[in-house]
Amino acid sequence: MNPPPVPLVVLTGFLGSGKTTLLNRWLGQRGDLAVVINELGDIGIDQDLARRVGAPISLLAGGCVCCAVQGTLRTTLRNLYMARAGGDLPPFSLVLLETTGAADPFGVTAVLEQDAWLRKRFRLRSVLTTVDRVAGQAALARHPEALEQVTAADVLLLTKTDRAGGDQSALIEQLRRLNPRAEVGEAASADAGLLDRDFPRRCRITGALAPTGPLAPGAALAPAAPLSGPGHRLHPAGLRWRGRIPYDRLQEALAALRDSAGDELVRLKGLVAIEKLDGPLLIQAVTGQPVEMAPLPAWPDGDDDSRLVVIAAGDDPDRPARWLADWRRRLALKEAPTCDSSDSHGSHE
Ligand SMILES: Nc1nc2c(ncn2[C@@H]2O[C@H](COP(=O)(O)OP(=O)(O)OP(=O)(O)O)[C@@H](O)[C@H]2O)c(=O)[nH]1
Repeated sequence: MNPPPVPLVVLTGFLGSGKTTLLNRWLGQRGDLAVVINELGDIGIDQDLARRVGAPISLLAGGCVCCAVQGTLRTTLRNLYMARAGGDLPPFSLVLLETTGAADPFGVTAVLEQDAWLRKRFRLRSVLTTVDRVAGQAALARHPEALEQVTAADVLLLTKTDRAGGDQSALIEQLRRLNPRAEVGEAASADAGLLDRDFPRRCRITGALAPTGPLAPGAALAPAAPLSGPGHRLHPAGLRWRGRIPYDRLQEALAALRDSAGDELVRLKGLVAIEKLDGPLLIQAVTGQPVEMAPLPAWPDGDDDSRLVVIAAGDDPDRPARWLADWRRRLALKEAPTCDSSDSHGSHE
């Protein structure tokens, strides 16, 4: 008899809405997870930020699991399953898949439904969607990806409740209209036990879940067509470089980037070598929110190339690469080799 299928939980939510932060908290609470992290750009940073607790972590970089790297997701899940069956990995009881912040979760669930081999071995247990309580309404008004993530959810988890001031009931009402079936809760009080709850599955019915009553100010209608592949209007670019930079020059470069990019810069994250710091400085920004910086004690996996990922919204896919070209010029950076050669991982001068 075949062993029971491994439950799979999809953790989704718009760019910068708090998926990795929540994932890290859950990784600290239970040791029976295998984690798959999907990143939009070629340079992965989230897997470096995921808490090192011995859980197997696989990175799917270079596009969304809902479209560009669907095939890689299949292979990754197969490899995880075979490694577990063969005793090469601890017997994890659940796969937690963190999508990119631009993913259409229905594209992910389709992979499981359409692949006969995977269907027998994995069972989609739930779709959990983080919603930024500060920036959630703006994201829903501007980005169809955010709407897809909300309509696909079994549970909507509000993040950044510590930051949100004023009356937030409009966001909650909007979420209930967009997806009346989903439970709404606060991420801060959701512990890892949520991953064990099963929810009845349903088919994608775009439009049927769209709001039926009047829309909240600034709200947008659910898109009429599935979002996938070329439909994305979120474009990533990444840069790796060698050498330390002074902290004040980093701040100048960040200010210049944010000034020139404006609201089109939806997400920025990086690990940067700074003069007089042993470990990297982690920098993160989300549209309309202050830049967060935190020194990390050490470089993840000994890879001490500085790296920066930016994600732009809009019709021009080359715009983020131009921002990074400007960043490189402004800081007179020496670009690191893009291949994974061992001599690119030496220490900084
Ligand atoms: N104040 C506050 N900040 C938070 C909270 N959750 C996340 N953040 C911050 O929001 C930023 C984005 O958080 P992440 O957890 O990386 O978001 P994400 O959804 O994984 O981001 P992407 O993978 O890039 O889409 C980081 O600077 C976090 O420190 C929260 O509950 N409160």
